[in-house]
Amino acid sequence: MLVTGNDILVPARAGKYGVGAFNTNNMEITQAIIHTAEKLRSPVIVQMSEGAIKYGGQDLANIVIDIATRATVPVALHLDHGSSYENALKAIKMGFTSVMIDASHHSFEENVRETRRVVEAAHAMGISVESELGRLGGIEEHVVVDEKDAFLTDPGEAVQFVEETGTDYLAIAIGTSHGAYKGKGRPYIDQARIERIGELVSIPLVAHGSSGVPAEIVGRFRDSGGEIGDAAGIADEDLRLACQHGIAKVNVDTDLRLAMTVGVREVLTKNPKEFDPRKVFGPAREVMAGIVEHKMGVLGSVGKA
Ligand SMILES: O=C(COP(=O)(O)O)N(O)CCCOP(=O)(O)O
Ligand SMILES: [Zn+2]
Repeated sequence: MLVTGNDILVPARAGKYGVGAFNTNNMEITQAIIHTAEKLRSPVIVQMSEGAIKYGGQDLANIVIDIATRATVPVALHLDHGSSYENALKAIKMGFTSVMIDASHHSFEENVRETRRVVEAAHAMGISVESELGRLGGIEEHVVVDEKDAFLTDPGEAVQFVEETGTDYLAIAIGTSHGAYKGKGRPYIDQARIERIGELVSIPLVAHGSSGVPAEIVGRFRDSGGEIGDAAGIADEDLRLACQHGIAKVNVDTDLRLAMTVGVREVLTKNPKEFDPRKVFGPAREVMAGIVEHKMGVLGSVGKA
């Protein structure tokens, strides 16, 4: 059933488990996410960035809304990295049940002002809101932050920000970053900072940049002709621990991108004569479903629906 982000994340924070917030850009990704959630009896958040909305528009949103509405587990449709009040309201008009206003690149005061505007408007329509304090590194289309500007979330500021904005959940900068290159070896995640913020702030916390970039998928990506550098993601154990300390929404996009591309590449390299899209995107959907299943197991949301 289609629900708000709060309907999913408030119980997750209280139950000390995480819920995957998986980005979608087409039907197969959406099916892999929601059908796996139903199989595992897990709540789930399907999210579309502004880039995804530009790519798939209301057509894609309607596919998500239709599958989510018919789903037998709670599903929220979330606007990821909304860049303005106007875009947040547009997403709500499109049928989104949760929106992010990402004003983290502005001053603290401006971020509070912009976030509070969205909270007031969204709450008047029964929609829940994510905001961000602190800045991630990493590069994703439309979400590019120069490493040197990346800064981590101050626990005291987080308390003040939540009080002054009324945000429902808060994305915090904890050392993770978007994309496949999160650092050398075992990428850094500031567990002490998460724990401190979790002690002071009772609303659900959000971890962006949480893909694990699993070595198995990276190996298959290379073996099927893909080119990727020294890729590394967040360790499963680090995510488990983060969810014990207040992280309730866990953003995953890169892992699904890699999984889909591996599925497509493997079919096309093994069967050069293949041109039936169902035989190309069907296996890709299966590889993505495996990623979703693994993540839900790591976060502890299996059986929570
Ligand atoms: O936190 C994440 C993804 O983290 P990940 O890269 O570790 O999967 N996100 O919010 C996904 C951002 C995707 O933006 P775009 O569609 O513009 O490229
Ligand atoms: Zn993000």
